[in-house]
Amino acid sequence: MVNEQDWIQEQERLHVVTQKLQARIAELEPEVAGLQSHTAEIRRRFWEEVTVNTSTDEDLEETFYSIKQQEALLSERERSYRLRVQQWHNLNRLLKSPYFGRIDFQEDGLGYREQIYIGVSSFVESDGLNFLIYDWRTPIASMYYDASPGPAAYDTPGGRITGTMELKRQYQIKDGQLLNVFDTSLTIGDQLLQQVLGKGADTQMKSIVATIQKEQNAIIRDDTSRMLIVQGAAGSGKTSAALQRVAYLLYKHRERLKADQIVLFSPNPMFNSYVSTVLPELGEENMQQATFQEYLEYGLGTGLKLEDPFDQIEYVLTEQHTRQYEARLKGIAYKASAEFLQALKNYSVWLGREGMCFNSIRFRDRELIAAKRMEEQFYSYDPSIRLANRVAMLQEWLLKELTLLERKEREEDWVQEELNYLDNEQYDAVHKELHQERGVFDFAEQYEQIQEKLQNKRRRDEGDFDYAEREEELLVREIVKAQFLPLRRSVKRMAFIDMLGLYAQLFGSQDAYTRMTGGAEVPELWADIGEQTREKLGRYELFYEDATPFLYLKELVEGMRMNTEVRHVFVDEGQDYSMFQYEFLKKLFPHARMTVLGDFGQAIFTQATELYGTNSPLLRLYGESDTRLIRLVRSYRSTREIVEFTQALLPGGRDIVPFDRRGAKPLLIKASSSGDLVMRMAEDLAALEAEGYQSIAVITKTAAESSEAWHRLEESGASVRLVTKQTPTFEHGAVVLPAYLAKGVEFDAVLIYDASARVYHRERERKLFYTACTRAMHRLQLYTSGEWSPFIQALDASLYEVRAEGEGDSSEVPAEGR
Ligand SMILES: Nc1ncnc2c1ncn2[C@@H]1O[C@H](COP(=O)(O)OP(=O)(O)OP(=O)(O)O)[C@@H](O)[C@H]1O
Repeated sequence: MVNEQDWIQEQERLHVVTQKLQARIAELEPEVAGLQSHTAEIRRRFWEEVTVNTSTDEDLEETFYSIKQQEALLSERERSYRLRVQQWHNLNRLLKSPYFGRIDFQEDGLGYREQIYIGVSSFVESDGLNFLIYDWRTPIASMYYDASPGPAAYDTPGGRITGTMELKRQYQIKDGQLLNVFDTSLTIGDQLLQQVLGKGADTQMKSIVATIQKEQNAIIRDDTSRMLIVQGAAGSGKTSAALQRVAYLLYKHRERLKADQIVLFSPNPMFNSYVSTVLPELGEENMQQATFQEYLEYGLGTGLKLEDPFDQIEYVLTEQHTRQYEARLKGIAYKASAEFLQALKNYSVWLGREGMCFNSIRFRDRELIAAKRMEEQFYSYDPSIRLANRVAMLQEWLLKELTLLERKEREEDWVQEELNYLDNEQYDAVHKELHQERGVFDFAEQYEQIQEKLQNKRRRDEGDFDYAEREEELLVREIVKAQFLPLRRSVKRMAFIDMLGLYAQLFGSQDAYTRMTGGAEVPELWADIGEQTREKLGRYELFYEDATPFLYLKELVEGMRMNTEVRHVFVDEGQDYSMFQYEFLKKLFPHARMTVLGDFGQAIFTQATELYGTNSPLLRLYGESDTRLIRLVRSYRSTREIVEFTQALLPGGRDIVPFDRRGAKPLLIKASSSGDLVMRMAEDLAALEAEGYQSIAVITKTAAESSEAWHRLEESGASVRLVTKQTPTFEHGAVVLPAYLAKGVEFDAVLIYDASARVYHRERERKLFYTACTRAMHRLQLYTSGEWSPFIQALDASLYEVRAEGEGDSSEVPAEGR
């Protein structure tokens, strides 16, 4: 805390700034309301203000410019209205908490010391010169996050400014009231951070703008790397930094970057709602958010049933060790690899020469255009033309063929039969059309007559308008056209390409695969992998691991649908994406920079990618010189005791540095039976709630285990909600969910439903177990009614407390842990 005199001065300044904010809000209010009605008025009177005259070319031109002018005026007014409204919202936001930091800076060569107060947006005196508050994203404010009192510097577009930071101060202001003022010598002082981190978990993520740490600031303000990779321990603030980075980029490039040019790939749909309030809280619009699965579904269309990553992980976690299982795992690993991607590229080259698969176009049980004919046509094109371009040429050809066939089809018997069965509505429609046609015909007739008189010539001998004949002809045309429409549509959708066949063709014999893919090697158990894949495709289904390769092949054949608008792609939980998926994202967003955030310690999916270190294949995606790696090692989420426990679960976990917030040691609870376990857990849930913890998660390994836990807890009187992959949002209270759905989020207290050796023993389950335990902020409790998981047995007994059967808490070591 500061001394009394400083406190009084700060109180006074807050008072002054608050008054100025209020005055500006009052000033803006009528303007905001007035501008809105003015803009609405312009829109209403749009056509009154323009003179529409199309008599001559000059008049037409004048009308055109008059409309353009009116449009420009309207959009200028609307822009200015939007700006004012945004300003008004920002001022109201500031009113509650105008600033959170201050630095005093003496710039070299200048004779005075400037006080720089920092808040979520800027506030300038009416003269436009005196900054009462600086936006946290301004260049000068970067010193607040990066430097300590002493020599300091910041970069501006005009060059580097150096000087001395003479003071660094932090404020807590709530609802306009000054609660605390701290002077800090280090970067962002621990006191405020302690207070922020001591609070309870929320159903929505919070902005960390007031306490951004130096290493996080580097992530937020990086504006040069094509690829920014952040490897950070659980709870090290990766997601928080990513969202602040979005806000920073939107501010820095506000003239040319819009929120919808930024895409964030999230681990699951619930996560979308979890992070959705951070940017609006900072006065910015949300970026686009999607899960990769949503993207795949969009790209693949409706014809195929797609497995999701959660079903894949359920399979990996629950199935037994059979040959089938091993083959599937080998398949997952191979299909996620860069080698497979190269194999598919080579395959597309091979398809340029032979092997394309087409679907015949069938109509009323007849083959209209046979696949064989398409193949001949396709390979008759110049082979030097790209595959996708030749496909487009074939598409054109097919549409023309269909036009010819449609004409021919009008002679077929079935058309006459259909004609007899037409209902009144169809007749009416044709009548109407004929009347219109008749109108045109009559007009043409008159015209011809005049021409005849003028030129004193007999006109061509044309028959009268034969009404009945024309009617039938039109009807026939309509009938056939309607039936051909779906054929045309499917050609436009490229349904004539047998994508399933093309993909399945790959999974034949080893020799054939090697030949088609320019010599690619097959993984072990290839025959089984092939059989599984083909069998699944035969049911019009795709394994999750096949979805991206399938889509990639589709794009190679049909032409890549790129998104050239997007400028920034963020991938959260980036360790769970395969290299294949990264290559795909790079192609999909050719004009975007990429920010990947992840933690290899939490790599729970089989297709995981190492993000950090010289082995990371991700370094090569854009090339090392365009890639920057940042590592976050401080963990903010959990208490020191929980971090010490969880880091010991990972082989390389020693590098994680806990933030010094103290709490109870993780508690191991051994029950005498599974019934006893559920009873104790229900009691503990009630006790934790009574202690004031609002968000509590019972975390299980699988969805099936979640559902079982939920039923049993409900039976024993606990009030808990079951979270499944369909649950759209988080809510306060106690929930039961599988570990993979808890990714990226946090809870006040976490109860591991069954930490026994039966459930967590395979090495690949270690990271899942770690991920589950690292969701806890304040309390972590683990339960078993059997033998403890070997991951716990290997821990040093000083890292936890134990509560044995029928006992209260103690620090006794479990039998297996001694
Ligand atoms: N600089 C900070 N100031 C205050 N709180 C912070 C800061 N950095 C992180 N936190 C808090 O730490 C918690 C974890 O942050 P976040 O979820 O961003 O971490 P993460 O690295 O994405 O975690 P995980 O990998 O486990 O999903 C959040 O409650 C967040 O508010």
